[in-house]
Amino acid sequence: MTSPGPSAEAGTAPANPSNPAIELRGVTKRFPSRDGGDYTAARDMTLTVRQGEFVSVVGPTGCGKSTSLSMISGLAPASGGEVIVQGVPVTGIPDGLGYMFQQDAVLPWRSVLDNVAAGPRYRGTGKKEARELAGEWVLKVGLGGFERYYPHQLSGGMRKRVALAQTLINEPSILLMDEPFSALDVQTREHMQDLLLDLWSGTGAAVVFVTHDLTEAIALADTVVVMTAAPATSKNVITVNLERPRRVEEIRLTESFLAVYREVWESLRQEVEITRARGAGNVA
Ligand SMILES: Nc1ncnc2c1ncn2[C@@H]1O[C@H](COP(=O)(O)OP(=O)(O)OP(=O)(O)O)[C@@H](O)[C@H]1O
Repeated sequence: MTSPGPSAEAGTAPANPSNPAIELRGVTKRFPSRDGGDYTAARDMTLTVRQGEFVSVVGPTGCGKSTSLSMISGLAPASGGEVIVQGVPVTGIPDGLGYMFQQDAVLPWRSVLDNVAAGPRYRGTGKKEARELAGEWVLKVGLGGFERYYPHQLSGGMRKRVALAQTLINEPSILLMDEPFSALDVQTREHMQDLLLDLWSGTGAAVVFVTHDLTEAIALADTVVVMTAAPATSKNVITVNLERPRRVEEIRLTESFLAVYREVWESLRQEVEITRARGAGNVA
């Protein structure tokens, strides 16, 4: 995990339940291109995420998924349109934001316990109290007994557990996840998905989870947003009517799951084909 900076770890956002957690209204993002012009990464994008909703975002490679998260996080200001988090236009990193990337931000020179305690410590919690809290989170992510280990002594899956604890200890009300489990093997990934669902359940946090893995997208989410080929815009919003609690390994074999999978893939396929025809990649 990482967050865009320690200030993104504050977990005290005053969530007004009548506001959507996240809204993108007609958002555009342009970057300077190498030829001195502009490259449009997102165009007229609309997205609404309710408090407590888990939204997965899928789209062809390079379409602008990460850029969308960057705009929500305030790291990359939108070039046009409105980005609103908990009723407030985004002008910097919103309070209560947690951010988890594919590459974690576990610090190699800190023990598991101290890595997890970092967020509370940064926010001024005393060392003893932060470590006690971190100890609880280490247990919650299944790393009891590894508190004094250093990251190089852990497997990739264990490091990911540390990263998850590092993020969730801050009790984010908005959780942005950018392909957080994609480097893991399939079995470890499914464990992490189940763990994430267990820990997220009941927190009320709004999650935006970017992934290329449609099974992961559907298994986790209440809603899957399919994005177009670049520049990204929301093409389809598909509701996942699958009961919770879920076990990823089991749910992905059910007929209802497969029906959603077909719907998502049908929507995505055309965008992937456009992207491939442009020679931008082979990833769905
Ligand atoms: N800071 C930046 N400056 C210039 N161009 C950028 C910047 N960030 C992103 N882009 C461009 O915007 C486009 C969208 O990138 P983005 O990373 O959002 O896509 P993505 O859908 O997340 O990609 P992937 O599926 O491969 O992870 C890409 O062409 C990328 O090169």
